[in-house]
Amino acid sequence: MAPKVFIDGEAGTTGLQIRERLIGRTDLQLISIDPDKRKDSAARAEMLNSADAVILCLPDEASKEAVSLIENPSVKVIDASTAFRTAEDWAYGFAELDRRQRSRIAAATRISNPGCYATGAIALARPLVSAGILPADLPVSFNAVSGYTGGGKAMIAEFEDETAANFTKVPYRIYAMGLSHKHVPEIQKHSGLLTRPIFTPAVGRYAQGMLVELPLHLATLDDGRSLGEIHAAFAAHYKGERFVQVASLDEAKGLTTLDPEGLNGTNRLKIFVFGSDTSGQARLVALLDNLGKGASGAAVQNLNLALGLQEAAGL
Ligand SMILES: NC(=O)C1=CN([C@@H]2O[C@H](COP(=O)(O)OP(=O)(O)OC[C@H]3O[C@@H](n4cnc5c(N)ncnc54)[C@H](OP(=O)(O)O)[C@@H]3O)[C@@H](O)[C@H]2O)C=CC1
Ligand SMILES: CC(=O)N[C@@H](CCC(=O)OP(=O)(O)O)C(=O)O
Repeated sequence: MAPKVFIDGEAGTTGLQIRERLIGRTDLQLISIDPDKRKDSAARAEMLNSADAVILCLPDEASKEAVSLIENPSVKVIDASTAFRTAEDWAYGFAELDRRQRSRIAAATRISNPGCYATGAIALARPLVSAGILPADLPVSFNAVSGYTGGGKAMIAEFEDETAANFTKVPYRIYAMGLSHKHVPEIQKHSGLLTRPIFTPAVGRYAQGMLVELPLHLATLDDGRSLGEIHAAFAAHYKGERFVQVASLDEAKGLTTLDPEGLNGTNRLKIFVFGSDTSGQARLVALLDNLGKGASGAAVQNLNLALGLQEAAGL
C-alpha cells in the first residue's frame, strides 16, 4: 500500500505548497486532519502516529510539541521549522550538502528541512570550505534579499492585506540588524565555518524568490584564488545534481542584472560566479525560490528520499 503522509500545518504557506506538490501523486496517500481540529493536540497525535511520514510546517514551538506527540518509532519526520536544524540526532535535509547526505537522509527518521536563506548560503560556502579554498576560520558575510512569503502568513498579510493594521507599501527593507538571525547557527554549522558569519537579510515588495550572496576578496582565500578555480570547485561539487546547477562563467559574464524570481515555482537552485580576477574580487550568488528549494520543494525531495520514492517525484 502507498505510504501515508500527514502535513501538520497544511493551511500555512509552506504546508499548502507541499500539499499542492503532493496532491496528484499515486505513490503516496495524503491524510488530512479535520480543519476544526488542526490545533487539537489529541487529534494531531492520532494523525502523527498513524502516518508513515509527517511533514511539520509549523512555528518552532508547535513543531517541538508535534515531535513530542510521536510515539510510533517507525514514523519519519520532516520538520520545516528552525527547531532541529543544528540538532546532532537529526539529518540536515540538504541532499546536495556532500556525497553522503542523501543516504543520511534516506536512513533517518528525523530530518530537518533547511531554512531558505541557509540553503543558499550553505550551497555557496560548503563546497569552497570542503575544497580547501575558503579557509574555515575566514570571517565572511552573506547578504540576501527574499520575497515576503518568506515570512509566512503574517508577512504576506502585511504586504497584501490593505485592511491589516501593519499593512505596508515599503518597497524594500533590511532587518535582523542585531546580526542574530535564526539561520546563522545552521549556516555556520553546515557550511563548516569556524567563525560566526555576518548575515544581512532584506525583504522586498514581491512575493517569492531570493538571492543569497557571498562576496569574497580572492587574496583572503587559501587556494583557488581565481574565478575559474572557484567555479571549478562548484562544478565538481554539484556534478550530476538535478536541483543545483552552476552557471558557466560565460553565462555569468553575459549577465548585467539578476532577478530573484528567476527560479520561482521550481525546486532548483543556481549558483553564479561573478567578479573580476583583475580586481581580485568575487561575488558569488545563489538564486532560489524561498518556497521551492528553500522550503516546500526541499521538503518533498526529502520525503521522497525518506520513503525510498523517486527523488524527483512531484517536483
Ligand atoms: N515561508 C517560508 O519561505 C519558509 C518557512 N519555513 C518554516 O516553515 C514553518 C511554517 O512556516 P510558514 O508556512 O511560512 O508559516 P505560516 O504562518 O504561513 O503557517 C504556519 C501554520 O501553522 C499553523 N499552526 C500554528 N500553530 C499551530 C499549532 N499549535 N498546531 C497546529 N497548527 C498550528 C498556523 O495556523 P493558522 O493558519 O491558524 O495561523 C499556520 O496555518 C515555520 O517554522 C517556518 O519558519 C521554512 C522555510 C521557508
Ligand atoms: C523574508 C523573511 O522574513 N524570511 C524569514 C525566513 C524564512 C525561512 O526560511 O524560515 P524558517 O527558518 O523559519 O524556516 C525570516 O527571515 O525570518
